[in-house]
Amino acid sequence: MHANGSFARRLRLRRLHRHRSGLLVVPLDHAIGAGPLAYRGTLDGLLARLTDGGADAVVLHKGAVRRVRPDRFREMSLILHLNASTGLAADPDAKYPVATVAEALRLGAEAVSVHVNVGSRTEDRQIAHLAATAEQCDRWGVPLLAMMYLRGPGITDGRDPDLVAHALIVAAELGADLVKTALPDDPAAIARITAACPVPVLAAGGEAGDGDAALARLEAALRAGAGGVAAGRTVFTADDPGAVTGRLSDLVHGGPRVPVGAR
Ligand SMILES: O=C(CO)COP(=O)(O)O
Ligand SMILES: N[C@@H](CC=O)C(=O)O
Repeated sequence: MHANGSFARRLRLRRLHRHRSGLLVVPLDHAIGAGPLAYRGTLDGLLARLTDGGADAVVLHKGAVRRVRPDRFREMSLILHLNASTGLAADPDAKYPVATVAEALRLGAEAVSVHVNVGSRTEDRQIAHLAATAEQCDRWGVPLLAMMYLRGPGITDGRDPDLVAHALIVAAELGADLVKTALPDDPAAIARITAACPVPVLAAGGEAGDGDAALARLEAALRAGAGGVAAGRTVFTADDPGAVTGRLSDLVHGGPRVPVGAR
């Protein structure tokens, strides 16, 4: 955790790490890119399952915040996502800003996140947006999660260990407190990547539908040095998102959960 950040930033990071261990984040920012998310029931109901399961935080876009009850955030933090693109765009890898740190604070968010496609045609603008966001985060004491992905015309393997390590250090150099990425499968490569990154690395969940295999992969990533998990589709496409969250919580937070009401 940041040793020399402002009091506000350290306070918010401490609240995020409420389990005093790794972080379990559930990103729910997919709809702008891919269309309506496929889960049962309402967004508010899904958040209830996630908080019962032990998630530390969810990532939402600003409009989605209107459809959930503040009660959902008694035991879970809100991370506001600040950029987007649609899969229908001429260049779906070109992320652009859709919200600001000030909006995140007005909405009660604990942290913000920015997605950067390293290797894309508009990498320069996306990295500049990450850097500008880091400046705003410093100003207001807000933790910054950088979602760093290798996507673009020259990228043939988005999980190439050297490329992943490079993308992560870009985020850390510019002031991210946490990074999320798609890690390779090889534990030795994950160990090198996480050792080379000065901030905690959250392992992304990846494609929907591989259930137990996804959990085994995420467990291996944690053993190899990941500081937590940021799993979206693995969780919200499951038949029982609360149960998957609970299993992930056991992996990330180490051991069976204490029921929320008993804490
Ligand atoms: O980047 C993502 C969400 O922000 C993708 O997350 P998942 O791969 O876990 O669905
Ligand atoms: N952060 C992701 C959203 C879901 O996949 C992206 O923008 O691609």
